Amino acid sequence: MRSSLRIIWLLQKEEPLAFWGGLFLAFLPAAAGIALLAVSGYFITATAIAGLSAGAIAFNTSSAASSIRLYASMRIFGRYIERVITHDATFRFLANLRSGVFRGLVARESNGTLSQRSATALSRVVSDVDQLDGLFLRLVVPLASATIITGLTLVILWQYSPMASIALGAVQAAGLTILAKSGGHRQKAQARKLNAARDALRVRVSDLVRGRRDLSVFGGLEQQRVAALKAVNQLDDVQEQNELTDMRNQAVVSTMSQVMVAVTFLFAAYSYQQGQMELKHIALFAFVALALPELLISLANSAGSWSKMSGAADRVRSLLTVGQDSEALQNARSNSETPSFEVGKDALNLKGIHFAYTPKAAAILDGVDLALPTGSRTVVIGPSGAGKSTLAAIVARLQTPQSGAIQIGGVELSGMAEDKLRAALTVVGQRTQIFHSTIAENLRVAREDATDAELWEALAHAGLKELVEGRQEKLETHLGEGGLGLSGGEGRRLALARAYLRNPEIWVADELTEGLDHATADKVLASFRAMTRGKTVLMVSHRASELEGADRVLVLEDGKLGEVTLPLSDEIKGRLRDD
Ligand SMILES: Nc1ncnc2c1ncn2[C@@H]1O[C@H](COP(=O)(O)OP(=O)(O)OP(=O)(O)O)[C@@H](O)[C@H]1O
Repeated sequence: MRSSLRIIWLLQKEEPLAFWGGLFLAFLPAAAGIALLAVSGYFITATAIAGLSAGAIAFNTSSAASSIRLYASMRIFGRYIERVITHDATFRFLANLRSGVFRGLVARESNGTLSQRSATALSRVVSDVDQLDGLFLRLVVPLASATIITGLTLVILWQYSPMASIALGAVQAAGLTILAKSGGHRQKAQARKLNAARDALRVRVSDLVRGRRDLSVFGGLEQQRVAALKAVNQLDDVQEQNELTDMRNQAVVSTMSQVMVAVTFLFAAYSYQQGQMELKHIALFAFVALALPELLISLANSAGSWSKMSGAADRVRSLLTVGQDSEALQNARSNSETPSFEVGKDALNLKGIHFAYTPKAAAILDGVDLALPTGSRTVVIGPSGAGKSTLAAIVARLQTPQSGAIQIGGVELSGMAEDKLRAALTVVGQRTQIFHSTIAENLRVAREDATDAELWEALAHAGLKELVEGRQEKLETHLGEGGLGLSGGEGRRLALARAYLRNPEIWVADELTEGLDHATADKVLASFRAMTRGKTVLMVSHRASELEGADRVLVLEDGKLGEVTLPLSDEIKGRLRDD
C-alpha cells in the first residue's frame, strides 16, 4: 500500500493539474448523480402530496424541475469532461512511469543486478506497468469520490434525519470495508499465484520457441509442449478464481444497495412517525440510498485488482528508485575529468579488486591488481569459470566490484561520465548484438553523425567492405533480427567496425573468436589487430592464436592474477586451444 501511495504521490508531483483537475471533475458528475436522484425523489413525492391534498399544499415545481435539468446536464457533461481529463492524466502518468521503469531496468541490467532472466524480468515489468495503469482511474478516482461524496451527502441528510443518515453511512461503510477486505490477504495470495502462473507460461513458451531446435534434436519438444499447456491450464484456473472474486464483489454491492434502501426507508419512516421528518423527505432518503452504492460499483469492479496493483507497485517502486539513483549518479558524474592517455603512464589501473556475484557466494576476484600501460597488449587466460569475463565486465563498468579502485586514463572509473567512459573504452566479444535494421544504422549505433565515407572506412578496417559492396543495397542492406543475413564471423566483424567508429583508446576483447572456425577466427583477429594498432588492449581468451603479439600474458586462477613468463611453457600451452 505504501508503494502505491508513493507512486500516486509521484503522479501528483509530475502532473498536479491533471491529477487534481481529474479528481475534482470526477467528483462533480458523481455528486450531480446523487443530487439528481435525491431531487427527483423529492419532486415525485412532493408533487404527489400536493396533488393528494387537492391544492391545500402548494408546491413550486419549476425550481425542482430546473434543479433536475441542472444536475442532469452536470452529470452528462461533467462525466464527459472528467473522462477526458482523467484519461489524459492516466496517459501522462503511464508515460512518466514507463520511462522511469525503463531507466531502472537499464540501470539494473547494466550494473548486473537484474536478478531474473531478462525475458522474465521484462515481461513481468510490462504486466506490472499495465496493472498500474488502473491506479489512478480504478483506485484513486473512485475511492476519493466515494469517500468525499458519501461524507458530504451524509452531512446534508443529517439536517433532515440524523438517525437515517447514520443508517445510510453505516451500510455504505460496511460495503467499503467488505470491498477493502476482499482486496486483502486472500487477494494478495491470488495475485502472487497469478504472477507465478503468468511467469511460468512466459518461461515455458519462450523456452519452447527459442529452444525449438535443441528440443527437436534431443526429443524434448513434446515434453515442453505439455509443460506449456499445463502452465496455460494453471493460468486459466487462477484467472477463473479472480473472476469469481470480481463477481462476488459486485454481488456484495448490489445486495448492499437493496439493504441500504430497506434500512434507510425504515429509519426514515421511523423518523417521520416520531415527527422528526416531513413525509416528502422520505423519498429523498430512499433515492439517495439507491444512488450511493453506485459510487461503490466502480470500486467493486477494481477491488479484485488492488492487491495485484499493490504487488506491482512494490516492484515498480524499487525500479523507479534504482532509475532515479542512476540518473542522480549520471548527473553527479557529468562533470568528471576527461581521461588522458600518455605513453609511459597507465591507461588502465586496477588495485585490490574484490568481487562476488552475491554476498554469500565465493569471491570471483579476490584482490586483483592490474596495470595496463598505454599502448600495451595484455591477454588474460584461465580455466573456464575463473572470472575472466567478469573482469572484463568490471573494467567496462558493467559490474561494480565490492571493493578496490579502478582508474582509466588517470580518472576514477566510478565517477567518470558515461560518455567519456564509452569514448575511452569499448568492449567487443562473443556476444554481438546486430539490430533489425540496415547496415548503416547498425554502425551508427556507435556514432550517430558518422558519414557514409566513415562507415565505409570502418567496414574496410573490419574486412567487410567487399561483402557490403557486393550487396545490392550496400549500406542500406537490411539485416534481420539477431544479425540474420550475416555469418557469425561477419557479425563479429560488423561489431568491430562499430567499435572502430568510436576509435577508443582502450579495447577490451572478451573471447573475440569464440565459436568461430579457425579460418574465420583468423580473419576476425587480423581485423582486430589492424584496428587496435598502437592502442591499449586487454584480451580475455582461451585460444592460443589470440595470444600472438601480446606483450604480457596473465593467468586468472582462484580469484588472483598471476604473470606468465613468455614464451609460454608447455603447461600453459596445454591449457589453451590451438585450433
Ligand atoms: N550473473 C551471474 N550471477 C552469478 N554468477 C555468475 C554470473 N555470471 C557468471 N557467474 C559465475 O561467475 C563465475 C565466473 O564467470 P565468468 O563468466 O566470469 O568466467 P570465465 O572465466 O569468463 O568463464 P569462461 O572462460 O567459461 O567464459 C562462474 O562460476 C559463473 O558461473
